Amino acid sequence: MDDLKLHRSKGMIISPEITSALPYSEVEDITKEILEKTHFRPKLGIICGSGLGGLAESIENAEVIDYSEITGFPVSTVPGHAGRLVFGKLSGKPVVLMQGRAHIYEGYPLHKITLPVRVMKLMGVTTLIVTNAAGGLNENYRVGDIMIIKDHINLPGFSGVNPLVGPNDIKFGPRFPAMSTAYDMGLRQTAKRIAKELGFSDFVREGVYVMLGGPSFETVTECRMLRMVGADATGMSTVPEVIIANHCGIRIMGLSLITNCCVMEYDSPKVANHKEVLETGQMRSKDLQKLVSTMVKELEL
Ligand SMILES: O=P(O)(O)O[C@H]1O[C@H](CO)[C@@H](O)[C@H]1O
Ligand code: HPA
Repeated sequence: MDDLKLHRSKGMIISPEITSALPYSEVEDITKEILEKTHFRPKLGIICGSGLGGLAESIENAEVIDYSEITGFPVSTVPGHAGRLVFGKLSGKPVVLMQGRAHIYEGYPLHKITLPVRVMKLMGVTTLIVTNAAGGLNENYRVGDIMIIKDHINLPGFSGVNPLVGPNDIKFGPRFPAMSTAYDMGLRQTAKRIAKELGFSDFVREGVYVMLGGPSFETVTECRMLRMVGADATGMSTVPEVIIANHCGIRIMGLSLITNCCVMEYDSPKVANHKEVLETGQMRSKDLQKLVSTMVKELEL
């Protein structure tokens, strides 16, 4: 008996939020709908964070579909997130790239935010490169640093906010997926070696990403607390996508661009703002493109 039937047979009340997570067959239909619009059959997926959509510039023979044209896809409402699915070739390999994502603070439920990842899985994607803009908590980080994510803290998850809440469909993955190896070690090693070869070592780091719900930026005390528990950078995305990707067996690499340094001192006149986030994205855009495209050239998919 599948999880949903089991829930019902026990007379459990399932909230509309939980039941509205799309069943496998509907994710299959959406995947089919998209694949009818492109001849590309990508094994690599890329998600672009705030201001990082420039990664799409490296894609050859691009075929573009607006999220608004795809059944069930969340439409991006935040500046710096174009809201387009881009198919094409990167370093000779077929890819699907999300130019922008959706976030909890836009009002979307987690299953909708992460639907594109399940669609990627059914398209045949085996590796996902997920990027974001993040505030630096680590005192050694500078604006413009690129952080290879080695682990995350799912802070919303501490209160039960997890994209896997609800009946589990084993066709996607197990009820209790491990997360301790979510960020593939081999991919991280390759990224570090390539960063060295490209002369990027001065600004490429490795660290821990913590997700908060947003949209308000963190207070000074929140930043201090997050640093104390081992986080190097903070943002409002990525973790739900990584949980869903890892659940269905996709290999993951995460990159955070440190777009601002978090305010760690009380009464500092500095404040975080989205304009600075987008400007830093512009500044480091070419280096990020170079790092990702060089990596993709080497990837066995
Ligand atoms: O995580 P991405 O989508 O890169 O965006 C980051 O930038 C926005 C804040 O400036 C927030 O949405 C934060 O999560
Ligand atoms: N905090 C949270 N999210 C962010 C930040 C930040 O400082 N910078 C970019 N995204």
